[in-house]
Amino acid sequence: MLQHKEEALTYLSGFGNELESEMIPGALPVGRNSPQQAPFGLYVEQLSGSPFVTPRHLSRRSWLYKQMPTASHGAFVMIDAEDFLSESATVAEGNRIRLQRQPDELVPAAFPFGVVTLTITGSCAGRSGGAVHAYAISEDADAPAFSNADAEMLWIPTTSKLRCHTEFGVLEIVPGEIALIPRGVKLLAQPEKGGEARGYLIENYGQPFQLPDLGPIGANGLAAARDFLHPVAQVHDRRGPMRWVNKFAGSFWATDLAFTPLDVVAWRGNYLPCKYDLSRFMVVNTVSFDHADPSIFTVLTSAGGPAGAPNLEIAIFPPRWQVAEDTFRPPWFHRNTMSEAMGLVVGKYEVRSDGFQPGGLAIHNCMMGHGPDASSWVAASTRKLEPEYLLGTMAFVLESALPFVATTKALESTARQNDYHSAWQGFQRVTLPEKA
Ligand SMILES: O=C(O)Cc1cc(O)ccc1O
Ligand SMILES: [Fe+2]
Repeated sequence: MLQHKEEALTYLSGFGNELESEMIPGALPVGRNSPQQAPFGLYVEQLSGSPFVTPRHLSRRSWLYKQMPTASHGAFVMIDAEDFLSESATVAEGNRIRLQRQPDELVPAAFPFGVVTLTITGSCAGRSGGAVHAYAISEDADAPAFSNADAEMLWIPTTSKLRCHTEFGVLEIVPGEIALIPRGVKLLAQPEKGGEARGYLIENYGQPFQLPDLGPIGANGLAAARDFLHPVAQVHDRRGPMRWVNKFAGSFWATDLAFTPLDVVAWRGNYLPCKYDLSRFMVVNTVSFDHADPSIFTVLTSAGGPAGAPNLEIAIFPPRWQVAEDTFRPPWFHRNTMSEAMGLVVGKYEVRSDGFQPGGLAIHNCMMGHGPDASSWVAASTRKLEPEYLLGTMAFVLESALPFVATTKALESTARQNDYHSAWQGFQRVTLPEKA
């Protein structure tokens, strides 16, 4: 089972809610956003996450009350973030690809270093699709603040706690939890003291992730809005200068500030970072027969793919009861018009006997055949079907309307399984009955 250790941090709940928080009582103006003089002389700044005229239910913006305006900075200088990429130099592989674990070549460093991009789908410049990165963040007292103008960031830790001091306050996540940082929100991402934080970082270049519609499931189920937790206002306590790195149009730009940019004393709005404990996901599944489509496991969806398809969608495969009768219970063999990138947080994935460890990545692009490997198929086709609990596992699939293109670093990694196709060897061709 996933360990969930909650520290004494305060959070505000409710996905998409209009929330407010003040570190000092009285810091939020009452009844207006931008009074002639804000409390304590704070600088007032709007952070817009959607175009101004967006329909109300999709409109996202927050008001920040800051010690310094974001605009007050010197020139940015372009820096090299090495393997943190927004474009792949390779063409889309015609083969299924698997990294068995995080790339061995990944060197822990202060974020946004310590990142190796594994695959990119769509286009950063075109605001579609996203990227999957592996991160390994080491402790560094001089770690910079970071913001991402290119993407919303979804953090999925696999090893150790990650502390995100965002402009809106502090979020801490452990394996089994995820954090969502909206486009443009500054943060300092750090491991625990003396630790090293590892996991997946997903960039969403397109429209913000939303909770999926529930259709016939009704008004409740899957990921509940109440379980998404937002931080409370907290100015970062780093004294003295701090570097701020902004990712913009695929490049990294650094500027040195005299003070921390994580200086929001109060905020209100609905454009906010949040975290979610995946064990809170209410699993809905068959209680009769057949393996249901994985859309029942959708946690978050981003609209705006071609021809009505989602742009990106993330589904999880959590611990759950399996009760289907006369059914091949694991995922069937399939080919999908959506492209799939799979990761593993903890344990094993039910249809890959081995070779897929936490931190690894499997890419099954549009229409590429996949499903159970040979030994999983034999086991699941012959086992006695009793109600059973699938324990100690948490995998995810990121689906994209566009193919996932692996990076050179991923393709050349020693963590890559070059004969991944062999997972589906060993099947016997079906012999048909002789014609009468
Ligand atoms: O490929 C995978 O393992 C992910 C997946 C799981 C499932 O239950 C049904 C379809 C699917 O793509
Ligand atoms: Fe699949």
